[in-house]
Amino acid sequence: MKIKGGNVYLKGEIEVPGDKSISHRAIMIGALSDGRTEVHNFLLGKDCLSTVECFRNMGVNIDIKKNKVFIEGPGLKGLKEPKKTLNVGNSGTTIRLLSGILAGQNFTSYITGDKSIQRRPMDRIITPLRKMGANIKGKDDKFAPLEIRPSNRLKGITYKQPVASAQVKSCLLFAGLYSEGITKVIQPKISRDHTERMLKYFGADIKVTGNEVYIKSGNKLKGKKVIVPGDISSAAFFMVAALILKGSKLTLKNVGLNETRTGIIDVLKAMGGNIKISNLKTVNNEPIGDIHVKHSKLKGVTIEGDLIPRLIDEIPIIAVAASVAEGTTIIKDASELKVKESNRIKAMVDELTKMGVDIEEREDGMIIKGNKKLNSAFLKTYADHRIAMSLSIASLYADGESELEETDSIAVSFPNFFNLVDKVKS
Ligand SMILES: O=C(O)C1=C[C@@H](OP(=O)(O)O)[C@@H](O)[C@H](O)C1
Ligand SMILES: C=C(OP(=O)(O)O)C(=O)O
Repeated sequence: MKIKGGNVYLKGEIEVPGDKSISHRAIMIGALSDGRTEVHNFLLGKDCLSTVECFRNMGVNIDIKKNKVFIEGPGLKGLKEPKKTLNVGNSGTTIRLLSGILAGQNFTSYITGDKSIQRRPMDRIITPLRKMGANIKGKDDKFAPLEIRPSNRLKGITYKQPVASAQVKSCLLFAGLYSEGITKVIQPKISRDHTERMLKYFGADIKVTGNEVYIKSGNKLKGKKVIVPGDISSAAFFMVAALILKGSKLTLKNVGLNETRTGIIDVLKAMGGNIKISNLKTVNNEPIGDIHVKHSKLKGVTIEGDLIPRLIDEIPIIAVAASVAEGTTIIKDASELKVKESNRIKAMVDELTKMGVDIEEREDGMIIKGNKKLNSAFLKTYADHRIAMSLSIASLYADGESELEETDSIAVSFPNFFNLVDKVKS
């Protein structure tokens, strides 16, 4: 796709699609509940549709009408043996969370995904699930495809996570629904807590104190209505675009503002971004509100430590903001970026270098010396939705016409991305 940049700005009001993390969890928790779950503003991205397909293949009745989803929950013990290998496509969230559920079933299942999924580490779930008594195997004990056989009985463990990961935490909490005793997860840094919030909302016996989460089996889950907030990770592309494109003034309506996800707002404000929040409210245990963004002069910052899990998926677009900011931005403690859909550190360093940015790759992040100008270029996307969207925004800023190798990958998390860009672009 070709993108013309320079003299472009964004004006108006948009609503980004539903949150990907929350959409996945609504399907999974709805499918483990008794009775009907109704999901509004469900993200119709490929990743979440992969989750739907996996549960349909285990006999769960799921009906999709526009962006509303109706799940006839068969209860905690109601899943049926899948007739074929479950396929998660490109979705790390699906494979890791689902494995925790499958570890507790009395049937055998096989799960795989696309090329990128087969390269992503699965030992991070295999190791703790085995400690709980699960019968799980992976390729070389590290990768998908995974094979999960019934085990005699899972038992709750205390697991100290070596790296902050909401996917691993959620996997273990789901397995905890099927385990004897208490399952306790200790987080080195607090990661997104949508699973904890939604399990509680559906009636699970779950407690959070500081960075520790406890779950006890025994409670039934009851079907509920879930309204999915707009995805702050999708809103991030528009926030950065509005900040860097001169003359922009944009409102993003009904965006999820859960503290475990708002690191992007904290960082962009620290960079000097004019960002205001209004209409704050709570919807099914999740805070939401409207975000107002105006073009601003940005300056470099350091991003590290506890902030990293609160903005992990936003680092590629933060790199774009840093590229046009004044001064140096340092991003560290972010080596998790190397095991996402692509190696997101290397991808952003290589592509922004082509656009003329002074950017250096580090083992756990990058150092970016901001420069007002970006050149147009031919850009690779690594079949990674977040790289493709970040480079699309960089291309809107750059002088001249850039070309992106592909943009189909964007459909995994934000199918109407370009429609919304066109809606507010002048
Ligand atoms: O739990 C989730 O929904 C997610 C957790 C994060 O991954 P990790 O748990 O691997 O950090 C994030 O990068 C991913 O996009 C979605
Ligand atoms: C890392 C991501 O997703 P997942 O791990 O579910 O593939 C993402 O959406 O940026």
